[in-house]
Amino acid sequence: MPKHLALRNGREIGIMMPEDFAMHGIHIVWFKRDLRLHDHQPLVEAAAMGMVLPLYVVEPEALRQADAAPRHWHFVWQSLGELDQALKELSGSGLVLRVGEIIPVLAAIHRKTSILGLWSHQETGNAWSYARDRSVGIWTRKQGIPWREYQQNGVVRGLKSRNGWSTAWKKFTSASLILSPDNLTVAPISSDPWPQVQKQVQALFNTRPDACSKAQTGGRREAMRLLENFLQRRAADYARGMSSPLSAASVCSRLSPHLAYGTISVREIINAIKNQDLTKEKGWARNMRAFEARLAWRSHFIQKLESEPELEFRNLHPALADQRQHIDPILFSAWTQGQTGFPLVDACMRMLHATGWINFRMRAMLAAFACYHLWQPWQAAGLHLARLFIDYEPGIHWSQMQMQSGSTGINAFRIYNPVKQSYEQDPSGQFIRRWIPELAQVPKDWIHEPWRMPEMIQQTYQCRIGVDYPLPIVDHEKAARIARQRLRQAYGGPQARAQSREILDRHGSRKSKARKSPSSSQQLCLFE
Ligand SMILES: Cc1cc2nc3c(=O)[nH]c(=O)nc-3n(C[C@H](O)[C@H](O)[C@H](O)COP(=O)(O)OP(=O)(O)OC[C@H]3O[C@@H](n4cnc5c(N)ncnc54)[C@H](O)[C@@H]3O)c2cc1C
Repeated sequence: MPKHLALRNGREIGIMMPEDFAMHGIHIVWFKRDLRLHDHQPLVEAAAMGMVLPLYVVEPEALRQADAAPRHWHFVWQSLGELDQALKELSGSGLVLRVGEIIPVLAAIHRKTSILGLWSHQETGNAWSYARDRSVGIWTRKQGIPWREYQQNGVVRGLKSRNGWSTAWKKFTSASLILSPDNLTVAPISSDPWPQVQKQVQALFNTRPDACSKAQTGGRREAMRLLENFLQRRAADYARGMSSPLSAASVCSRLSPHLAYGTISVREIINAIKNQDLTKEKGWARNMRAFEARLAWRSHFIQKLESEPELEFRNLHPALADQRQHIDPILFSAWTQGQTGFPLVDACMRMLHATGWINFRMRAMLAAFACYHLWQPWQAAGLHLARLFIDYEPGIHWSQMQMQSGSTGINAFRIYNPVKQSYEQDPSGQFIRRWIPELAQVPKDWIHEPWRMPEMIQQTYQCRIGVDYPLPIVDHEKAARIARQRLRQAYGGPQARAQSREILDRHGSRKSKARKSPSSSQQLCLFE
């Protein structure tokens, strides 16, 4: 198999005739968050077995989940387009799109032709995709269809202990890359028409407007372009420039949505780092180490959700479980709309609305402001951010939301001072002015605390505080003080400390365990 050969792009490829297809059955490669042909083990393994159906299923239930957003789909759609093109170049046939829930879609294909195997990468997704995968497991077992799932992030399914995790991750990410198959025999099964799929998705999202006018572009080409120009020049200022929202957008790799949807694999990036000449300029080795460390954190955080899927909803540590349960509609809405009266917080939120990306420190500040200063539930704040981040990756996202809201019991509490951050990260106010047009005329001396502007100056610069731009919705120093007291009270006792130790054993990086103990008062060192 296959018996017939043809020439395509100067290469000999196998052609299945309809009679072969009916006789032998097919292997489905189920693309999910791995929209590439390179370093794609399920594809290569399936291709070696026989006729392949490259399938992407647009699942309406997935798009109805509270964490789904049109901007995610937009990125996926562009990436699917390139994947389709790449498949056509490889095999002459493109990607098969189907709209529907996965089991009925697979069942319909199975009725027409025998599915001999289902091949995919393991996914560590939200609660919905976790339940979906369990149902697929049950269905494939019942049908006698082997479902082979492969690691793609160095995340270990069914992990018993965190000991040795880091060594296993290094081994996984430094292994040789898996080349895309030389040829692929694609089953002659037609796709749902692409324009119709797009229309159906748009209809599903009809009620959720999403103004992301400056979204990152999806697709493998863009991922490779970003990696290349990051490793050629942009990374030179990585460690120094990653914290400020002024510089971060250009000095960070911006690969996060590509990693989230798998247009590039983490192993491809680690490989590219290894090929770097670390002496090529001063500081380059340090920048590469910082970058590689973050790629390891990525998997470290995804591993937490893989091992404990409930952390999407439930506090890792029970100490604060009965607090922050209700949303204050006024405070919450001000935060979501970038109308808190704290210029840096609002500028970050508005940038997120418009672009779908912001750097790590500003994400942490936004989360901390919602969960400490405004004392809002991290779950609600997290959902809002998940819909805004194009790179929404459930494992990183929910672990970070727990961490930045003080819900893990194993991390230092970081109550970012929004005014201090503003002076430090955007000294001249350039970033704030860019995203808050109401403050565009306000000079440097007042931009970080515009509520201090005397009335006459407000008139001069045409910005009346409380009218054109809001007064601060909380007294930030007082709010931080109250949050600190609550944290001390909740985590202070011996029982809470014992629970922290147990969580650290389950989820903590072994390095941090050696460095600090959760029982030390260091945990209550509260950030500025
Ligand atoms: C509350 C909160 C929520 C977050 N949610 C997400 C999310 O949904 N998806 C997401 O990809 N990142 C998330 N992050 C982590 C981080 O902010 C982004 O990964 C980073 O800003 C992406 O930009 P970049 O690709 O240019 O990063 P770079 O600095 O170039 O880093 C390279 C890659 O490393 C990983 N990475 C970087 N920083 C971290 C980190 N602190 N923790 C884990 N992985 C990291 C990402 O995959 C990133 O693409 C979140 C952080 C916070 C504080």
